[in-house]
Amino acid sequence: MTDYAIEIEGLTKTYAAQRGTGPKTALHEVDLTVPAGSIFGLLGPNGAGKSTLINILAGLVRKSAGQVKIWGFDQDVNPRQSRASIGVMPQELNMDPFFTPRASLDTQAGLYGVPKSQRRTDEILRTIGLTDKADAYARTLSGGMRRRLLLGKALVHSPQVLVLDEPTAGVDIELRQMLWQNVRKLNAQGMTIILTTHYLEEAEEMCDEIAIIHQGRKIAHDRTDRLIGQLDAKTLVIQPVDPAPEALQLPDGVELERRANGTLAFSYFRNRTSAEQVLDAVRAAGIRIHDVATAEPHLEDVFLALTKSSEDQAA
Ligand SMILES: Nc1ncnc2c1ncn2[C@@H]1O[C@H](COP(=O)(O)OP(=O)(O)OP(=O)(O)O)[C@@H](O)[C@H]1O
Repeated sequence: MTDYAIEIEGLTKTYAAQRGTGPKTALHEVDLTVPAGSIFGLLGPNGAGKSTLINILAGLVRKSAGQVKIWGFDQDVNPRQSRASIGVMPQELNMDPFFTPRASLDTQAGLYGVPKSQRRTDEILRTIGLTDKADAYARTLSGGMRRRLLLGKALVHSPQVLVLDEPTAGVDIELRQMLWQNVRKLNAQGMTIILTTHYLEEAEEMCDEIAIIHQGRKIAHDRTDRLIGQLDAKTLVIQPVDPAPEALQLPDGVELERRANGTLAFSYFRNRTSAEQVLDAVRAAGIRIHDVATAEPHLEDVFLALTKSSEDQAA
């Protein structure tokens, strides 16, 4: 057992120049550790370098510099063991239309050198809910079933680390729930899960830790709750008894949004202003309070704040 499922140091990838474009550095000296047994989110805007990082982990793209260890195995020193420790569910749905799910899983297990006696084809078919489609041609499977088959293929060699690249992009709610149920179950059995997603709410709900990559650099990495706690922003929503007056004297740095339902949303930073000061200002304006609620920032706010400040620094 290792403390870290993944250890990355100084990882750099520069794609060679292509016709019309110069070389492109997609990852700049990224250091990253993923705790064993965690569900880990890798987030970033389009083109940030997430797929490049995942493809390097999967052994599909060659790094330009740096060190990558998977389950303690250095990719350069123990390529076979490091590859055997990881399973990747890719984004694309390409698959051989004349293969059945059973044949796909068997072939994949063969590619990983899993002996016939140790194959878990039926168990995996059950896990991904494709038992009754086991012998149907892949071309007759729905998009959702194909995705589940891709998950199954990533599991044939019982990897310690499972990587899911945008597993829920464009899938319906039912399939999304099924995928997350599977992910939680595999994680409860001890598998480390790394996922990329564009749905920040999903990352917030699923992930123990999150790293944010922007323009090829890691700009944040922390426990999900701490990452959200980093933002000091707070919103106090007040429902007045009577319609609020136009003029309101507010402490510096407090912003007021008048919402369509008549509520007043005051946004402020806790290190500058207290809730008491906001409430005092409300009472001073003669507003009688019917109800009060507070709202904490979401991952989306953190994400926007961090990617924006990293752009400002780069400018
Ligand atoms: N094979 C390649 N050759 C040249 N440049 C590439 C290649 N693959 C990716 N890039 C470039 O590297 C950068 C990072 O791309 P990457 O696909 O890793 O980002 P991403 O974070 O996965 O984005 P998305 O969320 O859109 O999938 C982009 O600028 C992309 O254009």
